[in-house]
Amino acid sequence: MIELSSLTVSYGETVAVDRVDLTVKTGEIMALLGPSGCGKSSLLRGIVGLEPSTGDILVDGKSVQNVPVHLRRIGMVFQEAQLFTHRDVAGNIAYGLRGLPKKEIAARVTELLALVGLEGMGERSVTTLSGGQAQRVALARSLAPRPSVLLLDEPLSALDRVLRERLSGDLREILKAAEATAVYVTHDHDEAFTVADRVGIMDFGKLLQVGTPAELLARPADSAVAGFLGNMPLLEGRVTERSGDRTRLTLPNEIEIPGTVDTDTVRLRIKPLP
Ligand SMILES: Nc1ncnc2c1ncn2[C@@H]1O[C@H](COP(=O)(O)OP(=O)(O)OP(=O)(O)O)[C@@H](O)[C@H]1O
Repeated sequence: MIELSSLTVSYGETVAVDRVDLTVKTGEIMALLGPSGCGKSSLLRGIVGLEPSTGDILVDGKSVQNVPVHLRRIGMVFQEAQLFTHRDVAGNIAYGLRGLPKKEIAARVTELLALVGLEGMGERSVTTLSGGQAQRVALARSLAPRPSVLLLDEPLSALDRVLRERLSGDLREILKAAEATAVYVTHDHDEAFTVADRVGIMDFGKLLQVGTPAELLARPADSAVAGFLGNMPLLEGRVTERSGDRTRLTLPNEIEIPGTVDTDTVRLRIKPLP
């Protein structure tokens, strides 16, 4: 669990993160969503200790404000995988496990390769990996030492749209399987809603509202949140039948959608929110 109380990060006169209070429960994935420059990266950098901050940061109930970066038990995944090119895939994943018995390291690396879907690729040179594979390795490397909290700073934003959509679903499964407590920063609604259990909306350094995707869409706290989420209509379906991997729903007959439509028929893509 991670608890932030009145966390503030400033660069001289610029207040990048303004008295943020936030609790992320053990095993929960929290996405922070907001426009460029709203302070998302600064918040993560403050939590991990790469930027000085005021206020408090509790990890599993203990303050880490005066704990050095490498002892906070907080992992971080960045936009670019930033792998060590002189080490192979396994060597990268094992990086945070130095000092453990060799057998234990090998077992953990095998376990993580399977978790991120790269079985058997331990001996590959990281320079031969695709962007998506490299991010899987970066994720495995961060998860290896079993951090109490994992911070992810736009980990998919360097990838193309199709890959990003596919990987965001995989990422949720991987984080859930690892039972990770995670804070996931993005400016992409779809990604936030696919990956996270709850989403926090940030603007101008402030955390405006936190809720499940359905809560935020149904009851935005103010016009800033509503504006940022966009005018997305919410369809509430009632489950009437479950069979195998299909679910049958009854939907309301009439909904209103934003924009104008020139045709008599419209196709909508429907994806359930968590
Ligand atoms: N090293 C720095 N020195 C001075 N100001 C900074 C520094 N880093 C960020 N800022 C300022 O702090 C504010 C928040 O920036 P931050 O990078 O945290 O936002 P962000 O939401 O992560 O944006 P993006 O999605 O574009 O990375 C901005 O006004 C930015 O100009």
